[in-house]
Amino acid sequence: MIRNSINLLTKKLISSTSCQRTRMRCFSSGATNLVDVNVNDKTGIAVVTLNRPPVNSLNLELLTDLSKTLDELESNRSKGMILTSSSKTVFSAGLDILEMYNPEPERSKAFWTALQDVWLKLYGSPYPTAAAINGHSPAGGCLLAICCEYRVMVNDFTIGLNETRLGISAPSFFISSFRNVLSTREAEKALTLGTMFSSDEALKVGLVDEIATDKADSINKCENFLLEFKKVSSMARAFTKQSLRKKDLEELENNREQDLQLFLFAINQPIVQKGLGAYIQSLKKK
Ligand SMILES: CCCCC/C=C\CCC/C=C/CC(=O)SCCNC(=O)CCNC(=O)[C@H](O)C(C)(C)COP(=O)(O)OP(=O)(O)OC[C@H]1O[C@@H](n2cnc3c(N)ncnc32)[C@H](O)[C@@H]1OP(=O)(O)O
Repeated sequence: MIRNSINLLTKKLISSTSCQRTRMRCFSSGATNLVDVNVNDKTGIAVVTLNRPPVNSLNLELLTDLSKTLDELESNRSKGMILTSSSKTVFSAGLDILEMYNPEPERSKAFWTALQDVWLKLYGSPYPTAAAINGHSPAGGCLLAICCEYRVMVNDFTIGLNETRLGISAPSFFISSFRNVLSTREAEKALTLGTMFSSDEALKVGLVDEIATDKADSINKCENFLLEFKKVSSMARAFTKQSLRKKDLEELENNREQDLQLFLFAINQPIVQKGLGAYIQSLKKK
């Protein structure tokens, strides 16, 4: 009995050794483990890592894991979250195009609903958020970054909402979160052109707040931003953020079904299916 308890304790110690070295608590978000979470015990800040190789494209399972993680952070009264990626070159390739190609009705509904959930939870989170953008971040990848309050981007990558380049318009909640970061003028120009910004261009236009030399530097800079809130009442902070974002959040909250139906209608158009098929082929031929 005692030996069993010691064995159990030893196993627990071994499995948590790597976390203890950096005073981190580790947990994963759920059954599919596509999101890793490391909470720094000293600061209370969680580093949330998207981990769906090769490019962190956002499919139903990844979105569901991320959504559960955001719930856990909120119920644990997180001190802050840094969103990053396990890939060396891609933060997130955006929505998984295979979720929209030859769609299966029930799955596409669940997929879009999960995306709406993630957006509402991340954009409206009571805890402070920052994105350590350690790779390319097109479309839905850029969406995750602009939901956060602060963005630090590693040099030599690209970011933007490039939907018009794919022959579609960015959905309305993509546009509202983009406009929360950029001036209406800059947002209109970038959205209509489908601009993908280099890190330097993104800094110049205000799409990112700082440039980093590598992933560790980007996480460090995000952490410094989040630590500034130690001096601020978390309730006053959360209320202020949510008041500023209230209109955008209510816009989707009050029109979720309509937004879903628009998505289902769009992806079921033969011309869109043809475009998606060609796009998938062009990615494969690269
Ligand atoms: C087009 C009409 C859409 C109609 C839908 C209508 C309305 C709905 C609303 C739509 C909203 C959409 C928002 C989105 O997020 S759409 C997704 C937009 N994303 C992109 O355009 C990015 C495409 N990917 C890339 O540009 C590159 O992959 C990269 C991110 C720069 C990384 O480059 P690299 O490291 O060289 O990797 P590869 O290109 O070789 O890719 C490896 C592997 O991954 C597959 N892949 C890449 N991106 C996606 C993706 N978004 N979804 C699914 N799969 C993706 C790629 O095909 C490779 O696969 P194989 O290894 O099998 O060849």
